[in-house]
Amino acid sequence: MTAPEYSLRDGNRIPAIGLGTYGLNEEAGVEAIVSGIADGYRLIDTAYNYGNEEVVGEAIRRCGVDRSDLVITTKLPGRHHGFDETLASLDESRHRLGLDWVDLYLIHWPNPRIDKYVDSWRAMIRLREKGLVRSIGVSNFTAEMLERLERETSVVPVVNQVELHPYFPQEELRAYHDEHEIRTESWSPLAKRTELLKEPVVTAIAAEHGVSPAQVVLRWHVELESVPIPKSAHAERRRENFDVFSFSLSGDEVEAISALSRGRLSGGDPDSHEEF
Ligand SMILES: NC(=O)C1=CN([C@@H]2O[C@H](COP(=O)(O)OP(=O)(O)OC[C@H]3O[C@@H](n4cnc5c(N)ncnc54)[C@H](OP(=O)(O)O)[C@@H]3O)[C@@H](O)[C@H]2O)C=CC1
Ligand SMILES: O=C(O)C(=O)[C@@H](O)[C@H](O)C(=O)CO
Repeated sequence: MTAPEYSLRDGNRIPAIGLGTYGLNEEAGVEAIVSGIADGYRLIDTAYNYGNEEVVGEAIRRCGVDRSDLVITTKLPGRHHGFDETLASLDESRHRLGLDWVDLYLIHWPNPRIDKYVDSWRAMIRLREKGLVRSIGVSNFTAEMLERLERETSVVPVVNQVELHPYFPQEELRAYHDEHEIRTESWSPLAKRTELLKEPVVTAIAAEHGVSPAQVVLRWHVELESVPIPKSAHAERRRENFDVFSFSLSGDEVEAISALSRGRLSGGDPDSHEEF
């Protein structure tokens, strides 16, 4: 079984859950991704900076699922911001992935101090026009940065992938995304397995539904209509994480989980973080 999908503002489609791959490396990483795809994941999230684009590419070749049924995301690193640098960086990523095209290409971090993300965005528009990427989006952008892209290029990202979990529900940014038809993606959706999965409100709702705490948290993302991309190196957990479409949470349950809000996990403020 595969996951339900959303339409993006450019007409392409994105599954309602994806597989994070940060830390999935070497042969074990290939096998983890192949097994994730066999279990239904179709959206795979990597980045130039994860150093595992070859691993993802090998998994794509081995998995036996049609390339056109997969949604492969990679991301532009901070040190490649700039128009020409962005074009060259995507070539490198495609080469390592072994792909003619990337489905979703994101600017990984805005790196506002060097202030070149608009130049990179113009290059991404060009890459989409050339058919080398199907959809273009960003990651870790604030509403002000999204406004600027629209003001200066008239092209709105289809996705903004941001830190999002019950400790950091991002209400304001999600409202901005909804107004501008930008799909939210949640990174570290399980809050990197911190104490979140032991929070009494999460464990009580899990017991009520007969599911695991991780499933409650991932279903919370689905109720918010944000696309979570949990990572697990373990097959059982990947299957558990994917299995969140046969139950739902009430509005009160969603609110109770959102009340865990307390802020970012650590660092990672888009206004100051400078990504390599
Ligand atoms: N755009 C960006 O700036 C960023 C993007 N990302 C993307 O988001 C993905 C996910 O984020 P990540 O930071 O990995 O954090 P997650 O919130 O996905 O948590 C991953 C951790 O949770 C554990 N885990 C996974 N499933 C379960 C489960 N069912 N029960 C208990 N523990 C579980 C994993 O352990 P184990 O593997 O041992 O199972 C791992 O330690 C990344 O892989 C990456 O693709 C992440 C950070 C920033
Ligand atoms: O994993 C990513 O996509 C990142 O951007 C990392 O920098 C992430 O923030 C992290 O976990 C750094 O340890």
